[in-house]
Amino acid sequence: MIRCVSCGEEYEDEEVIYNCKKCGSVLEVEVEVDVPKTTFDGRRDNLWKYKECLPVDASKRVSLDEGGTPFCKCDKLAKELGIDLYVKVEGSNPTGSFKDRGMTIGMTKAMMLGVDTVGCASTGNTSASLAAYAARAGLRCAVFLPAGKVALGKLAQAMFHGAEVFSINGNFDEALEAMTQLAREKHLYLLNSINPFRLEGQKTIGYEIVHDLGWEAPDRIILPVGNAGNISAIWKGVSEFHRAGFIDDLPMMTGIQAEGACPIANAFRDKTMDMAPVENPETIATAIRIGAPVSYIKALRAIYDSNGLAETVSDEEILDAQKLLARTEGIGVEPASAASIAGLKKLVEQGDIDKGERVVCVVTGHLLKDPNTAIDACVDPVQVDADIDKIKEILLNK
Ligand SMILES: N[C@@H](CCOP(=O)(O)O)C(=O)O
Repeated sequence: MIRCVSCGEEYEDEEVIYNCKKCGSVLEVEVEVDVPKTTFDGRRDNLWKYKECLPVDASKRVSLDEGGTPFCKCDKLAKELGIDLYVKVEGSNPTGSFKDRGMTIGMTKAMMLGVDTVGCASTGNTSASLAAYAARAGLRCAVFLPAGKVALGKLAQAMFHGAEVFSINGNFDEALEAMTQLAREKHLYLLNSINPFRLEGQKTIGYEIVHDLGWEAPDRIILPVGNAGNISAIWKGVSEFHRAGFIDDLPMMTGIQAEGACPIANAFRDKTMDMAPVENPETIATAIRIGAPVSYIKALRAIYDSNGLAETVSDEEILDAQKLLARTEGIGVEPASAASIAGLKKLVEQGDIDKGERVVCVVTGHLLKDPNTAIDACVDPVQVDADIDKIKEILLNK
């Protein structure tokens, strides 16, 4: 059953629908977990190990073995910050971002519905993932990207997997509006996170975090917020396992946005559910360069209901955090992902995070998604002849 999160109107799972027909709000798929947690024992470590909790037919899955991503204890950073820190590395998914979790469920649903074309608007990662899963499923795929604002690695992926790529003269929000119109007219099946089945895949990040912690919730989960589907999805996942009795507590959901694209942090600051879109979003973290997140209602609810927080970080703080994580803990992430680390640092410094808290930062995409930003942040390699004396002279005299 699909349910409107605002008015509660219900729809059949088979209905292709993106917004409530009664009130226009966003939708979610109703799932009650009714298996014991031992059901998941001994299974292959991908997200399909939770297949009883996923609202699609697992025997028809379109999968690239997504999920089961690294959960790294980060003691050096933790010591510096005076907390207990884990990083959930979503860049280790097949196309290098958490979107693959959503796409395996979304694409499986597309096959169950018998559609022939799928589409999305994207700041990059969604399109890379959709293109790969569409190729695997053998479906036609169209993607709309904001012209000149997509990191090189992501653009290469979308094109190389054979998507029909449109460079839209406009920002992501405008591209999504156009793509959604096509989907409403039934020209294609929309696989952005407004599709509630996409988020059913992403909720497994929440499942894995509490499972990895030995069926305990962390005090806090911190993640970047762009179109706002992921924070809602992770909250849905941990809430489902809480209702099932697998965990006793719930984490405080904490969303981080870039200063130039922060409609949710603004709404949180004003303690309101009424989000005012940001007209011209801008940030180096292109993955979260979004002014009108479609899942803002779900995201703000997750934050308020969990007693969580929303905060902003500057581009400079993002780039510093990206380097810090790479050089202190060896974890390479794209700029948007580093927003969670930058936000953690800022919240600790402000005293909003208590000493000793157990925090999980979700880092959403791999470093190589945005190679240009990574290279620009480094000094040029040392140019030298293949002459051992010359090499020694430089290397040993430092
Ligand atoms: N950062 C996203 C923006 C679209 O988000 P979605 O979760 O609604 O698909 C991207 O990678 O395109």
